[in-house]
Parts: sequence; C-alpha cells; structure tokens
Amino acid sequence: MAKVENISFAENFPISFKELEEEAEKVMGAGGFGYVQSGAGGEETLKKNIESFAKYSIVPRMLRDVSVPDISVNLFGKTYPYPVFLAPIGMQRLEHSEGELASARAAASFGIPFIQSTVSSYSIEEIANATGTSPKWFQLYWSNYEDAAFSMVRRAEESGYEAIVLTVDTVMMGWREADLRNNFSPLKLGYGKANYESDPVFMATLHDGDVVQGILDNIHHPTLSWEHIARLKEKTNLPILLKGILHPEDARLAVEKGIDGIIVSNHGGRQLDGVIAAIDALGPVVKEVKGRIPVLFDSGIRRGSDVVKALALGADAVCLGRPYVYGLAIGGQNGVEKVLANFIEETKVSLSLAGVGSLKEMASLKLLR
Ligand SMILES: Cc1cc2nc3c(=O)[nH]c(=O)nc-3n(C[C@H](O)[C@H](O)[C@H](O)COP(=O)(O)O)c2cc1C
Ligand SMILES: O=C(O)C(=O)c1ccccc1
Repeated sequence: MAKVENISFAENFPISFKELEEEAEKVMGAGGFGYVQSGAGGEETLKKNIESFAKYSIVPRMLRDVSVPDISVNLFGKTYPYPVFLAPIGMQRLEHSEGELASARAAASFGIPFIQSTVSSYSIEEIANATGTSPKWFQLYWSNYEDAAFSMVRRAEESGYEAIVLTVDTVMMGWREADLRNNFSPLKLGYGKANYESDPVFMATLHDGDVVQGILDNIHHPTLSWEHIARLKEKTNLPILLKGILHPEDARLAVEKGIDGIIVSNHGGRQLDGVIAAIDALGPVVKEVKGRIPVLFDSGIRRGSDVVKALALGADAVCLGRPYVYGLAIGGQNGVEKVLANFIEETKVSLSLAGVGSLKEMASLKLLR
C-alpha cells in the first residue's frame, strides 16, 4: 500500500515505543495515561512481556533474493496486505476526540483489520459508516444479560464486520494499582458506552435509564464457560476467535469445540499479574494447534523485529495495542498511520534481512533461545 512509502522522517513524529510513550504522557491526563500504560498487580507480566522478546535471537539466512517482500496474509478466506492488525482497545475518546473513528480510518488506509472493542467510544454503526467496506472485526465482552451480547454480534454482522473476537481473560477486571491510586475508571466516566446506549436489547433491560450502571452490571462475567461459546456459535456465521489463550490445553479445547482462531495474549499484562510472557506461550500453543486454525498474537509487540519473532514462532498475524493508542493520543488518525507505517516498514526490512521473502517462507526462519 502506498502509505508505507509516504513516511516522512523529517516530521519529528516519535519513532521508538519509548518516545511514543513519553509524548503520549504529555498530551494525556494522568488518569488516562496511567490507565493505558500500567499493568496489573506488581507489573511482573507487563515487564516480562517486553523482556522476553530478547531471549529469542533470529538466525538469518543470506543470498535468497528478498527484493520484493510479500507480507500479505490470508485468514478466513480474506487476504490482508500486512500481518499487523489493531488490537481491541476500549474507550478511545480517552486518547483523542475522534477515538475509534480515527484508528479505524487509519487501519482502513492500510487495508488491515480494525478490531473494535465492545466498550468503544463510538458504536459499531458509527465506525462502519466512517470506514465503509474496510476490514473490521468485533471484540465481544459477554453480557450477563446474554441477549445483549448476541444483539451486538448481530449488529456487527449486519454492519459487515468479518469476525467475532471473544475475549476470555477478562471475566473480571485485573487488580490495577495505578487506577486505584488515581481513582480512575473510564467505564464509570462513560467513555465506553456507545455500543450499549445504541443497543435496543440492552436498553430494554434498564430500569432507571442508567446506562453506565447497566454496563457495570453486565460486563463482568465470572461464570463464562465453554457452554456460552457453544451458544455464541449458534448465533453467528462469522468466524469466532478466542482472545486471551495462554495454555496449550485451552488451545486444544478451542480447536475441538470448533473455534475458528486463537489470539495468544495476556491482555498486555493488565489482567492476572505473574502469568507467562505472551511470547513464551506462543510456541507451545502453535505446537498444539498444528496449523488447524490460525493463531494470532499480542502483548509486548514494540517494533518490527518483534513482529518477525512472533511470526517465526508460528503466529499468523500480530495485533498492536499500546503503540497505536499512543499514536492516536499524539496525532489522531495521522498518528496511528505513522505508527503503523513504521511497524510495517521495520517488519519488511527485518524479514528481508533475515532472508525471508514472503510469509510462506516463514517456517524456514530459525529462532535460537
Ligand atoms: C488501554 C487499553 C484498553 C484495552 N481494552 C481492551 C478491550 O476493550 N478489549 C480487549 O479484548 N482487550 C483490550 N485491551 C488489551 C489489548 O487488546 C491487547 O491485548 C494489549 O494491549 C496487548 O498488549 P500491548 O499493548 O502491551 O502490546 C486493552 C489494552 C489497553 C492498553
Ligand atoms: O482495560 C482493559 O484492558 C479492558 O479490557 C477493559 C475491560 C472492561 C471494561 C473496560 C476496559
């Protein structure tokens, strides 16, 4: 896509993750920045997510004609030009007034899926209207009142979304000390209500019209189990991915239960502190899945060479989280596009230098641990 060739190195836009984080901190309020940046508990997993990438070394191949790297990826019958997608991040008006409209437009300009959160600041229909037929997936948080969840799935399907991503690691909120310290809850402040207040099935459940209280009553769902997933499968023809799988046994169950894809993720270290670094969970999950369904990855991707490592460990595609919302905070749609352009360009350079001319040759790339 043309966008990648348009990067201007003269514009002084932050390039590294560290610079992105520093600039985002300057433009975001303390509560909002703390909410995005922090991890759960003592932030062991948040740190591990990053540090663990350095344990894997690429063993490159030479003399393989890598002049025109093709990094397009085929998933669920669709081809996307880059294996770098936008992870579901809730409540993006925290970063920018245009929120998800800006991020989704940026994803559209690269032809990559925008994964919209249930708790987005703009609704399914608003985002669909802003981006037309560009690829969009819908991330589902289950509702205690189940029909409200199914209603959102139906709306996503009717709006042309291409997949449902059910997040399974957030049946309750992680222990987040930064938010406790800042007494900050964007959900309570109403940043995540767009899909709820526009949903007739959800709205009909409210007794007193208090949308935020209704969300709080619905979003945490500790009884979530494989039975719910069987019911979800009956409600939609879209591919269903489970996000937040770390254990190979859960990956095996997902395949057995007819799930269409997995996202290996620990929610960016925001849920259970002390869990395995997501990149360390990836290899064993891929081994268990044996290519039967796509395996995607997020949590800790900070640069193109991280993308290459995740792909080498068997991921079909990766999702960016914090890097792109920092870009959103700094520069709206343009900021997200800058971040994406840098990731894609570094990924291409890294793959070429590793001797990989296309993702089909990925299996030949060796990582040493
Ligand atoms: C501010 C913020 C909000 C998030 N909101 C959601 C969400 O609504 N749904 C979801 O499935 N994951 C959510 N996530 C998790 C991301 O989808 C992704 O797993 C995580 O950001 C990956 O870690 P990284 O950003 O460190 O790379 C959120 C993450 C952040 C940082
Ligand atoms: O903050 C998060 O990571 C997140 O996923 C979430 C979950 C529920 C409500 C708001 C955000």
